[in-house]
Amino acid sequence: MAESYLVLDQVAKSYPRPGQPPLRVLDGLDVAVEEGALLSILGPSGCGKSTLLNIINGLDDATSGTVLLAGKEVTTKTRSGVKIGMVFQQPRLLNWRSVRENVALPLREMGLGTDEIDARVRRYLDIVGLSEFSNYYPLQLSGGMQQRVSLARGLAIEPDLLLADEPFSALDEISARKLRQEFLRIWDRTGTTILFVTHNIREAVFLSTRMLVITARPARVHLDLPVEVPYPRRPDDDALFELEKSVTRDFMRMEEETGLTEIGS
Ligand SMILES: Nc1ncnc2c1ncn2[C@@H]1O[C@H](COP(=O)(O)OP(=O)(O)OP(=O)(O)O)[C@@H](O)[C@H]1O
Repeated sequence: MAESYLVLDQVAKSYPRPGQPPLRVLDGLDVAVEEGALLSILGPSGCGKSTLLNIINGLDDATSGTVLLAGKEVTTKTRSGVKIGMVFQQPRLLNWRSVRENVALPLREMGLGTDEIDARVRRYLDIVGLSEFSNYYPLQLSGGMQQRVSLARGLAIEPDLLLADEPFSALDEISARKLRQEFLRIWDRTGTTILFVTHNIREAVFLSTRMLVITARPARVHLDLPVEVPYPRRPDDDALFELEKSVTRDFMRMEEETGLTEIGS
């Protein structure tokens, strides 16, 4: 079998708390992700999804266990050499810089030449449908448009691995649906491996090749499910709907077992 692209081996994380036992957030996660996958990670609020993305991105260390990316260990001190992009729930743009400059900034930090930067800014603003807004400033755009700029910025570095932390959850459903379609087209074109954190079961089913449902804190893998519906997918596809129902039922069972109230949407 081919070596997995991303391997989490017994990854655990606790945060120290003054005067109390440490807060156990991740409880020995074992996950192997194949290259090119679009893996959704679903779980209750506060279960440690962002913590997990930070550990994979080398921004935080696991308390125990290892993360291997393309065969190399990732910690805050050792990088795998894999180019990682991040897109967040909020656009996190610099309001005093134009759209074009927001997308160009990380490219400049990568040391790319001016021509390459210009070409990439044009290409990715075009992909997210914002070519005509490159000289605007973020506050002159709607929330959905700002999120598209943020997506263009994350994609323009042409990452090998994209970590997406609820990137569409603050958008209205129509904008989110358009962006999901766009997102799938980009994934299809680039073959980037994507980890996609979401609270939205329908979104996870629609987008992913595989879904990972994790439990409330301390997080363990509750369900690891391939989504074998071929692309391009239609949001109203019956097979997707059936899968959504079955995962929703599973979530409800998990909720009953653990007494959780903040699951899914
Ligand atoms: N740097 C930190 N120091 C201490 N505790 C932290 C830190 N970062 C996160 N936590 C705690 O770890 C738990 C998991 O947080 P995290 O943000 O990873 O969850 P999440 O699943 O992404 O949440 P949500 O779905 O609400 O975005 C929370 O209880 C949070 O308070």
